[in-house]
Amino acid sequence: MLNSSVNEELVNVAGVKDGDLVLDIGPGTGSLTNVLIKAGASVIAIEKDPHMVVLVKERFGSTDQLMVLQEDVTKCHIRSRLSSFIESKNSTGHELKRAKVVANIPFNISTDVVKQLLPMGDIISDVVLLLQDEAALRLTDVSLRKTEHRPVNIFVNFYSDPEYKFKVERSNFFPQPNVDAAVVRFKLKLISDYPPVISIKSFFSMVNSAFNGKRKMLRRSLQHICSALEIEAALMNVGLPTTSRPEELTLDDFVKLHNEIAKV
Ligand SMILES: C[S@@+](CC[C@H](N)C(=O)[O-])C[C@H]1O[C@@H](n2cnc3c(N)ncnc32)[C@H](O)[C@@H]1O
Repeated sequence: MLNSSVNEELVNVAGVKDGDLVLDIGPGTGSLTNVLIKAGASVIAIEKDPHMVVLVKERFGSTDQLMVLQEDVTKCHIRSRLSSFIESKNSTGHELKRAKVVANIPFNISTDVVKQLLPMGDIISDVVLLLQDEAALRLTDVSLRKTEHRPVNIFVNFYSDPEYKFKVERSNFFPQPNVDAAVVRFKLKLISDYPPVISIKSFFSMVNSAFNGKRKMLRRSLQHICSALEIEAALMNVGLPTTSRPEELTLDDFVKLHNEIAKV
Protein backbone atom coordinates (compact mmCIF):
# COMPACT_ATOMS: atom_id res chain seq x y z
CA MET A 1 0.00 0.00 0.00
CA LEU A 2 1.58 3.26 -1.15
CA ASN A 3 -0.91 5.57 0.52
CA SER A 4 -0.93 4.96 4.27
CA SER A 5 -4.05 7.09 4.76
CA VAL A 6 -6.09 4.23 3.24
CA ASN A 7 -5.15 2.05 6.24
CA GLU A 8 -6.18 4.86 8.59
CA GLU A 9 -9.50 5.17 6.80
CA LEU A 10 -10.09 1.40 7.08
CA VAL A 11 -9.53 1.65 10.83
CA ASN A 12 -11.83 4.71 11.07
CA VAL A 13 -14.61 3.01 9.12
CA ALA A 14 -14.50 0.15 11.67
CA GLY A 15 -14.53 2.67 14.54
CA VAL A 16 -11.60 0.87 16.18
CA LYS A 17 -10.96 2.19 19.66
CA ASP A 18 -8.74 1.49 22.61
CA GLY A 19 -9.31 -2.04 23.97
CA ASP A 20 -11.10 -3.44 20.89
CA LEU A 21 -10.23 -6.91 19.63
CA VAL A 22 -9.47 -6.86 15.89
CA LEU A 23 -8.79 -9.69 13.48
CA ASP A 24 -6.31 -8.66 10.75
CA ILE A 25 -6.27 -11.13 7.87
CA GLY A 26 -3.04 -11.22 5.84
CA PRO A 27 -0.98 -8.61 7.75
CA GLY A 28 1.87 -8.85 5.21
CA THR A 29 4.57 -6.44 6.34
CA GLY A 30 2.22 -4.99 8.96
CA SER A 31 1.25 -1.55 7.62
CA LEU A 32 -2.43 -1.94 8.56
CA THR A 33 -1.51 -3.86 11.73
CA ASN A 34 0.57 -0.87 12.80
CA VAL A 35 -2.42 1.51 12.53
CA LEU A 36 -4.61 -0.94 14.48
CA ILE A 37 -2.05 -1.23 17.28
CA LYS A 38 -1.66 2.55 17.43
CA ALA A 39 -5.45 2.84 17.79
CA GLY A 40 -5.08 0.73 20.96
CA ALA A 41 -6.57 -2.53 19.64
CA SER A 42 -5.55 -6.05 20.58
CA VAL A 43 -4.85 -7.66 17.22
CA ILE A 44 -5.01 -11.28 16.13
CA ALA A 45 -3.27 -11.51 12.76
CA ILE A 46 -3.69 -14.57 10.55
CA GLU A 47 -0.96 -14.87 7.92
CA LYS A 48 -0.37 -17.78 5.58
CA ASP A 49 3.12 -16.90 4.37
CA PRO A 50 5.79 -18.02 6.92
CA HIS A 51 8.22 -15.29 5.75
CA MET A 52 5.62 -12.59 6.42
CA VAL A 53 4.92 -14.15 9.82
CA VAL A 54 8.60 -13.77 10.78
CA LEU A 55 8.66 -10.23 9.42
CA VAL A 56 5.57 -9.05 11.25
CA LYS A 57 6.63 -10.74 14.51
CA GLU A 58 10.00 -8.99 14.30
CA ARG A 59 8.39 -5.63 13.55
CA PHE A 60 6.07 -5.73 16.58
CA GLY A 61 8.21 -7.95 18.81
CA SER A 62 7.88 -5.85 21.93
CA THR A 63 4.12 -5.40 22.04
CA ASP A 64 1.68 -7.66 23.85
CA GLN A 65 -1.14 -6.23 21.69
CA LEU A 66 -0.43 -8.64 18.84
CA MET A 67 -0.84 -12.39 18.38
CA VAL A 68 0.27 -13.76 14.99
CA LEU A 69 -1.09 -17.09 13.77
CA GLN A 70 0.53 -18.80 10.82
CA GLU A 71 -2.54 -20.24 9.12
CA ASP A 72 -4.58 -20.13 5.94
CA VAL A 73 -7.60 -18.06 6.95
CA THR A 74 -9.96 -20.10 4.78
CA LYS A 75 -9.05 -23.20 6.81
CA CYS A 76 -8.75 -21.50 10.19
CA HIS A 77 -11.28 -22.09 12.97
CA ILE A 78 -11.84 -18.39 13.52
CA ARG A 79 -14.72 -18.77 15.95
CA SER A 80 -12.76 -20.83 18.47
CA ARG A 81 -9.67 -18.59 18.08
CA LEU A 82 -11.70 -15.46 18.84
CA SER A 83 -13.81 -16.93 21.62
CA SER A 84 -10.84 -18.37 23.52
CA PHE A 85 -9.06 -14.99 23.23
CA ILE A 86 -12.15 -13.14 24.50
CA GLU A 87 -12.59 -15.62 27.38
CA SER A 88 -8.96 -15.33 28.48
CA LYS A 89 -9.07 -11.49 28.33
CA ASN A 90 -12.34 -11.34 30.24
CA SER A 91 -10.97 -13.66 32.93
CA THR A 92 -8.42 -10.93 33.67
CA GLY A 93 -10.98 -8.18 34.18
CA HIS A 94 -11.58 -6.97 30.58
CA GLU A 95 -15.07 -6.63 29.15
CA LEU A 96 -14.59 -7.74 25.55
CA LYS A 97 -17.80 -8.63 23.76
CA ARG A 98 -17.57 -8.94 19.98
CA ALA A 99 -14.48 -8.61 17.78
CA LYS A 100 -14.04 -6.54 14.61
CA VAL A 101 -12.38 -7.65 11.39
CA VAL A 102 -10.32 -5.07 9.49
CA ALA A 103 -8.35 -6.41 6.57
CA ASN A 104 -6.79 -5.82 3.21
CA ILE A 105 -7.12 -9.34 1.84
CA PRO A 106 -6.05 -10.81 -1.50
CA PHE A 107 -8.87 -10.43 -3.98
CA ASN A 108 -8.92 -14.13 -4.84
CA ILE A 109 -10.09 -15.17 -1.34
CA SER A 110 -12.51 -12.29 -0.69
CA THR A 111 -15.76 -14.16 -1.45
CA ASP A 112 -14.66 -17.15 0.66
CA VAL A 113 -13.74 -14.87 3.54
CA VAL A 114 -17.05 -12.99 3.35
CA LYS A 115 -18.96 -16.29 3.38
CA GLN A 116 -16.89 -17.50 6.32
CA LEU A 117 -17.23 -14.35 8.46
CA LEU A 118 -20.75 -13.01 7.95
CA PRO A 119 -22.53 -15.81 9.84
CA MET A 120 -20.45 -15.02 12.97
CA GLY A 121 -22.56 -12.11 14.26
CA ASP A 122 -22.55 -13.59 17.76
CA ILE A 123 -18.79 -13.05 18.00
CA ILE A 124 -17.99 -10.35 15.37
CA SER A 125 -19.73 -6.95 15.16
CA ASP A 126 -18.15 -5.37 12.05
CA VAL A 127 -16.25 -6.65 9.04
CA VAL A 128 -14.38 -3.92 7.16
CA LEU A 129 -12.58 -5.08 4.04
CA LEU A 130 -10.63 -3.64 1.17
CA LEU A 131 -12.00 -5.52 -1.82
CA GLN A 132 -11.80 -5.37 -5.58
CA ASP A 133 -14.18 -2.54 -6.56
CA GLU A 134 -16.35 -4.77 -8.70
CA ALA A 135 -16.77 -7.31 -5.87
CA ALA A 136 -17.48 -4.49 -3.40
CA LEU A 137 -20.29 -3.16 -5.62
CA ARG A 138 -21.67 -6.63 -6.22
CA LEU A 139 -21.74 -7.55 -2.53
CA THR A 140 -23.26 -4.32 -1.26
CA ASP A 141 -25.71 -3.17 -3.91
CA VAL A 142 -29.11 -4.48 -2.86
CA SER A 143 -30.76 -3.04 -5.97
CA LEU A 144 -28.80 -5.28 -8.35
CA ARG A 145 -31.17 -7.71 -9.94
CA LYS A 146 -28.80 -9.61 -12.17
CA THR A 147 -29.32 -13.34 -11.89
CA GLU A 148 -25.65 -14.10 -11.34
CA HIS A 149 -25.45 -11.71 -8.39
CA ARG A 150 -28.52 -12.53 -6.40
CA PRO A 151 -27.68 -15.64 -4.30
CA VAL A 152 -24.73 -13.90 -2.69
CA ASN A 153 -26.81 -10.75 -2.10
CA ILE A 154 -29.45 -12.83 -0.33
CA PHE A 155 -26.65 -14.32 1.83
CA VAL A 156 -25.01 -10.95 2.59
CA ASN A 157 -28.29 -9.24 3.48
CA PHE A 158 -29.49 -12.17 5.56
CA TYR A 159 -26.47 -11.96 7.86
CA SER A 160 -25.49 -8.27 7.70
CA ASP A 161 -26.19 -4.69 6.72
CA PRO A 162 -23.60 -4.02 3.99
CA GLU A 163 -22.32 -0.60 3.02
CA TYR A 164 -19.99 0.50 0.21
CA LYS A 165 -17.82 3.17 1.85
CA PHE A 166 -15.40 4.52 -0.79
CA LYS A 167 -13.35 3.68 -3.84
CA VAL A 168 -9.56 3.29 -3.66
CA GLU A 169 -7.87 3.96 -7.00
CA ARG A 170 -5.39 1.35 -8.27
CA SER A 171 -2.59 3.98 -8.18
CA ASN A 172 -2.54 3.57 -4.37
CA PHE A 173 -0.92 0.13 -4.70
CA PHE A 174 2.47 -1.16 -5.74
CA PRO A 175 2.75 -3.17 -7.88
CA GLN A 176 -0.27 -1.50 -9.45
CA PRO A 177 -3.12 -3.98 -10.06
CA ASN A 178 -5.27 -3.62 -13.16
CA VAL A 179 -8.44 -3.00 -11.12
CA ASP A 180 -9.55 -0.44 -8.53
CA ALA A 181 -10.39 -1.39 -4.96
CA ALA A 182 -13.03 -0.23 -2.49
CA VAL A 183 -13.68 -0.28 1.24
CA VAL A 184 -16.86 -1.98 2.41
CA ARG A 185 -18.33 -2.43 5.84
CA PHE A 186 -20.64 -5.26 6.85
CA LYS A 187 -22.44 -4.64 10.14
CA LEU A 188 -23.14 -8.16 11.34
CA LYS A 189 -26.58 -8.97 12.67
CA LEU A 190 -27.08 -10.71 15.96
CA ILE A 191 -28.80 -14.09 15.61
CA SER A 192 -31.97 -12.57 17.11
CA ASP A 193 -32.09 -10.11 14.17
CA TYR A 194 -31.80 -12.68 11.37
CA PRO A 195 -34.86 -12.90 9.12
CA PRO A 196 -37.26 -15.37 10.77
CA VAL A 197 -36.80 -18.57 8.76
CA ILE A 198 -37.85 -21.97 10.02
CA SER A 199 -34.42 -23.45 9.17
CA ILE A 200 -31.40 -21.45 7.95
CA LYS A 201 -29.94 -24.54 6.28
CA SER A 202 -33.04 -25.37 4.29
CA PHE A 203 -33.59 -21.66 3.53
CA PHE A 204 -30.21 -21.36 1.77
CA SER A 205 -30.65 -24.74 0.15
CA MET A 206 -33.91 -23.41 -1.37
CA VAL A 207 -32.31 -20.10 -2.45
CA ASN A 208 -29.42 -21.93 -4.13
CA SER A 209 -31.75 -24.36 -5.92
CA ALA A 210 -33.85 -21.42 -7.09
CA PHE A 211 -30.82 -19.78 -8.72
CA ASN A 212 -29.39 -23.01 -10.06
CA GLY A 213 -32.23 -23.05 -12.52
CA LYS A 214 -31.09 -19.71 -13.93
CA ARG A 215 -33.94 -17.62 -15.28
CA LYS A 216 -36.28 -20.57 -14.78
CA MET A 217 -39.60 -20.05 -13.05
CA LEU A 218 -39.57 -21.13 -9.40
CA ARG A 219 -42.43 -23.55 -10.00
CA ARG A 220 -39.96 -25.52 -12.15
CA SER A 221 -36.64 -25.05 -10.32
CA LEU A 222 -38.07 -25.94 -6.87
CA GLN A 223 -39.85 -29.09 -8.01
CA HIS A 224 -37.50 -31.34 -6.03
CA ILE A 225 -38.94 -29.77 -2.86
CA CYS A 226 -42.63 -30.06 -3.72
CA SER A 227 -44.97 -30.18 -6.70
CA ALA A 228 -45.41 -27.32 -9.18
CA LEU A 229 -48.99 -26.84 -7.95
CA GLU A 230 -47.85 -26.56 -4.32
CA ILE A 231 -45.17 -24.02 -5.30
CA GLU A 232 -47.71 -21.97 -7.24
CA ALA A 233 -50.04 -22.02 -4.22
CA ALA A 234 -47.21 -20.97 -1.89
CA LEU A 235 -46.26 -18.11 -4.26
CA MET A 236 -49.87 -16.90 -4.35
CA ASN A 237 -50.18 -17.13 -0.55
CA VAL A 238 -47.22 -14.77 -0.13
CA GLY A 239 -48.54 -12.35 -2.75
CA LEU A 240 -46.22 -13.26 -5.64
CA PRO A 241 -47.09 -14.19 -9.24
CA THR A 242 -47.11 -17.92 -9.94
CA THR A 243 -44.68 -17.24 -12.81
CA SER A 244 -42.02 -15.66 -10.52
CA ARG A 245 -38.34 -16.16 -11.32
CA PRO A 246 -35.66 -16.08 -8.58
CA GLU A 247 -34.10 -12.76 -9.61
CA GLU A 248 -37.50 -11.06 -9.08
CA LEU A 249 -37.66 -11.95 -5.37
CA THR A 250 -36.30 -9.86 -2.50
CA LEU A 251 -34.77 -11.39 0.63
CA ASP A 252 -38.08 -10.83 2.38
CA ASP A 253 -39.99 -12.62 -0.43
CA PHE A 254 -37.64 -15.61 -0.16
CA VAL A 255 -38.14 -15.75 3.61
CA LYS A 256 -41.94 -15.75 3.25
CA LEU A 257 -41.83 -18.32 0.44
CA HIS A 258 -39.54 -20.63 2.39
CA ASN A 259 -41.77 -20.54 5.46
CA GLU A 260 -44.86 -21.13 3.31
CA ILE A 261 -43.27 -24.12 1.52
CA ALA A 262 -42.11 -25.55 4.86
CA LYS A 263 -45.79 -25.83 5.90
CA VAL A 264 -46.54 -28.15 2.96
C1 LIG B 1 -2.61 -7.62 -0.04
S1 LIG B 1 -1.48 -8.26 1.14
C2 LIG B 1 -1.98 -7.31 2.52
C3 LIG B 1 -0.88 -6.66 3.22
C4 LIG B 1 -1.23 -5.87 4.46
N1 LIG B 1 -2.50 -6.18 5.05
C5 LIG B 1 -1.06 -4.39 4.23
O1 LIG B 1 -2.06 -3.68 4.40
O2 LIG B 1 0.01 -3.96 3.90
C6 LIG B 1 -2.17 -9.82 1.42
C7 LIG B 1 -1.54 -10.67 2.51
O3 LIG B 1 -2.40 -11.78 2.72
C8 LIG B 1 -1.64 -12.97 2.88
N2 LIG B 1 -2.49 -14.10 2.50
C9 LIG B 1 -2.81 -14.53 1.26
N3 LIG B 1 -3.67 -15.57 1.30
C10 LIG B 1 -3.90 -15.82 2.62
C11 LIG B 1 -4.68 -16.78 3.30
N4 LIG B 1 -5.41 -17.70 2.65
N5 LIG B 1 -4.69 -16.76 4.67
C12 LIG B 1 -3.96 -15.85 5.34
N6 LIG B 1 -3.19 -14.90 4.73
C13 LIG B 1 -3.17 -14.88 3.39
C14 LIG B 1 -0.45 -12.77 1.97
O4 LIG B 1 0.64 -13.59 2.35
C15 LIG B 1 -0.20 -11.26 2.16
O5 LIG B 1 0.71 -11.06 3.22
